[in-house]
Amino acid sequence: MGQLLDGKLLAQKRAGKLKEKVKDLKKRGLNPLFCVINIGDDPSSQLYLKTKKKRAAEVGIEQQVYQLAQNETQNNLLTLIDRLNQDEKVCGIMIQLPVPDQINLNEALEHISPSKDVDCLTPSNVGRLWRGDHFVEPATAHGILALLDYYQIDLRGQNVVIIGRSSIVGKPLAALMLERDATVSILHTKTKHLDEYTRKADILVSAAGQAGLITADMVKDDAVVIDVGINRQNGKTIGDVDFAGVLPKAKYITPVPGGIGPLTVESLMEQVVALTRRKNGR
Ligand SMILES: Nc1nc(=O)c2c([nH]1)NC[C@@H]1CN(c3ccc(C(=O)N[C@@H](CCC(=O)O)C(=O)O)cc3)C=[N+]21
Repeated sequence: MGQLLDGKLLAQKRAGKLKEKVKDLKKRGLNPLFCVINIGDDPSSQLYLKTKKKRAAEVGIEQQVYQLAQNETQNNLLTLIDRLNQDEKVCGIMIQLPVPDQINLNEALEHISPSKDVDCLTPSNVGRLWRGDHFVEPATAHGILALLDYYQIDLRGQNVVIIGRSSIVGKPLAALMLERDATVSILHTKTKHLDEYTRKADILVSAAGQAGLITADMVKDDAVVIDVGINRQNGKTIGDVDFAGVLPKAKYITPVPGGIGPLTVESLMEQVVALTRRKNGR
């Protein structure tokens, strides 16, 4: 029977420590100010923004949301980014994803100052990540590694299979896990016979965003199963993994909700604090 990897609990513990760090920073007159740019009216984005604001406040971080219209121009977005880059008080900048079609996301991301890039999505920070010196770490990947470390799950030599090649989850997670000496495969929508890979996985990470994708027959006995999927079904949030089916087979498994989600938000706050310290040479 699988043991739960309790992301929510770890997020709370880490938040407690982070709160102390923020207190320390504030004593020295350093105030971590986190700016989120949200473009348009995606309903799940609104929800995430609320969650983030609450978590930020709990650890003493101020989060400002810059709400732009659904039909906002690229130019106005770039102007806003420039302004936040230049503002001494701003420690971290993040563009909430997804963005509307008229927005050129890569161009916008390239505009963010790497020293304020909370999500680790600017080209230089992505390059640093793959080179192994981390200015900042992408929140979800950072959270997953923190969870594996907490439960003393070693990555060295392990077969890791990641489903999903997004720039916010799959790719950066592969970089961080490679560095921990895992053997990493990235699977995606065009992969033939997913199960031929997943059945060999010591650690299986699903970030596909497809409910019910991972069934028990695809999972090796005693595998570690990390569910990064967030899918809405009948008003409930569920992951990519058929939890009830996979639980008896896995050694460890993350629930949804209460797994990687809360850790992602907490890690994001850790990145804001890291950028605030570095900005001030500490
Ligand atoms: N630039 C950018 N960076 C991101 O990291 C980013 C983003 N854009 N856009 C959207 C996704 C999604 N995401 C989540 C954060 C927290 C929960 C979370 O807290 N989930 C809770 C609650 C779930 C529920 O009950 O609905 C849980 O899993 O327990 C989920 C998903 C960050 N994202």
